[in-house]
Amino acid sequence: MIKLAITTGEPAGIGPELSTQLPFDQLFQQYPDLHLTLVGDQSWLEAQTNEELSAFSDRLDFHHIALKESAHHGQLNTANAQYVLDTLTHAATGCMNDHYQGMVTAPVQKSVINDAGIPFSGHTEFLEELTGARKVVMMLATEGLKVALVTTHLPLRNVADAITPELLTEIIQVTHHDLQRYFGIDQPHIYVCGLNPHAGEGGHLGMEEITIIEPTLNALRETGIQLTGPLPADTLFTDKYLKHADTVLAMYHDQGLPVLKYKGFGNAANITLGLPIIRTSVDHGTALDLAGKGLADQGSLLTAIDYGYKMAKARATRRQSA
Ligand SMILES: NC(=O)C1=CN([C@@H]2O[C@H](COP(=O)(O)OP(=O)(O)OC[C@H]3O[C@@H](n4cnc5c(N)ncnc54)[C@H](O)[C@@H]3O)[C@@H](O)[C@H]2O)C=CC1
Ligand SMILES: NCC(=O)COP(=O)(O)O
Repeated sequence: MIKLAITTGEPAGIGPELSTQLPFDQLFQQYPDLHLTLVGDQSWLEAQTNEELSAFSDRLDFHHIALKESAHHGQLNTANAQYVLDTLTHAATGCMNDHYQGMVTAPVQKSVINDAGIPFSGHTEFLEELTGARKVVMMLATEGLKVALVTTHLPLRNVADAITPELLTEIIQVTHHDLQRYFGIDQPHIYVCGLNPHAGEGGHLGMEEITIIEPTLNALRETGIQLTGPLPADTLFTDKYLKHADTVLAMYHDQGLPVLKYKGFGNAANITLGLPIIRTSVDHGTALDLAGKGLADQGSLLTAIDYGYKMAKARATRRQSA
């Protein structure tokens, strides 16, 4: 059995309805050995669907964690911030104990967790710390395009200073390793964006390409990793390059993700590479404007489940043949 935990996310957002209104019949036919556990407040979750979920009890269950205060669609409440983190901790520790083979996360509202006085940048950083991972990489994937990021949830003002040879080396090594490990790509070819316009224009529009990015890529090429770049980001995202790229490495969040979302919003998943566990997620946020209205699109959650399931299968196969 491949057991995936779905953390149902911010209770005031669209996560609870997306998780409980999944086409379970179809999912369990498509993945005959899939088991799902919905992690969150069971009463609030059951109230989001008209379907009798107990009909799927051999393949679907709940791990109940009680809300601290009642939830209301579209209304954030700092009292429930710790509840959200508790759902993540349950799923991640369950994965580390092999109770689950992976976790799929519905969106959380980062601001309300911080408003509650708990510093929180995102699942990516939270899970890096919780699992003791050395370095994780945020990668979003849709049909025909994968984009990994060197920096994640960082104010733009701090991005250039964060890009060091050490960070870039670790990010590329993790990306290379996990493209092999989970996606079966023997020799991944990674296309790397520059940081500055025109990749620095020979040093006239910024020096980071010359002082940091090029020497780091050269050193990594010596170790056998296939790298192209740094290329100007505005032309890297064209078919001429993309048809050869197993993934694009962008220097910061809004350099890479708008392109990915333009191509695949609603059919993309966010995958955390470098963790000792499997974690995939939706490509969207809490959409408080849609919560409780039955208008939220299921596509990305289904894509995240698909990636999570296939990654877990790949790992199981690898373990069996080891
Ligand atoms: N994986 C996660 O936990 C993520 C969490 N967030 C968080 O979500 C919160 C809100 O972020 P926003 O930037 O407003 O992004 P958002 O994705 O929540 O909303 C952006 C726009 O997309 C629409 N939208 C989002 N998901 C949709 C769906 N499934 N179907 C149809 N329309 C959908 C919304 O209605 C809105 O118009 C923030 O706190 C952000 O940090 C954002 C991205 C990922
Ligand atoms: N844009 C993706 C995003 O912000 C999700 O972050 P995380 O919560 O998966 O770390």
